[in-house]
Amino acid sequence: MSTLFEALVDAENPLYERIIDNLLTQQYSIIDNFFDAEEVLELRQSIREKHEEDAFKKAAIGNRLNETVIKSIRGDVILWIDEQYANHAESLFFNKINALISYLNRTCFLGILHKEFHYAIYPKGTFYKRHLDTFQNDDRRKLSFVCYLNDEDWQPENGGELVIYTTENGVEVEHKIYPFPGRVVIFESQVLEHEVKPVNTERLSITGWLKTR
Ligand SMILES: O=C(O)CCC(=O)C(=O)O
Ligand SMILES: [Fe+2]
Repeated sequence: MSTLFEALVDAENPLYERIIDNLLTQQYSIIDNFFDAEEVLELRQSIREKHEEDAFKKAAIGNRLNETVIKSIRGDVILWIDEQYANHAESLFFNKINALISYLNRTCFLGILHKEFHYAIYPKGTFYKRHLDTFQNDDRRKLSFVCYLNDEDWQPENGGELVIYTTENGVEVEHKIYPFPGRVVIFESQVLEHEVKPVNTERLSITGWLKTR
């Protein structure tokens, strides 16, 4: 007879199953309300507090051995989040991420062993030109993860859409994704090129990668 614990571990999670299905069929998944309004509010307060402390750095292109800030490619400022020193909001965030990772590892044998996440702020007028997340000579990045922390009343006119490029029947297709609060986008880091369109209003997010090895 299985224990309650085993029954819970074995249970299928419909949300995670949808993410897996999306990733298998289209290499990306959009999940609205992955974080609820209260969680987004707490995370938004956290990103704003840290920004006020002046903890953010201009984002660089390339890994830490090869850091060159190239404003013509990306204009956001970032702050890496250390899970060891997570505040309340960040702990909520990592609890959800860790639950997803363990589900993916258990059901898809993805072998995610590491993760890295940073806050990102795109000031008005900034963007991130089309790129692949593995250009930073880091082929351990398997899945890219973005979570938007914008205000509840975020409007499409604010710009800052994430555009993901796929190829369907040999034709390139653009998928325009608005950065609505609580929305999460997950996509295959090594496969899908994407960009952040110019923002007209400060744009807030957490971006991260689930990595192998
Ligand atoms: O914020 C987004 O929508 C995507 C950010 C991104 O592509 C990156 O940081 O590599
Ligand atoms: Fe990216």
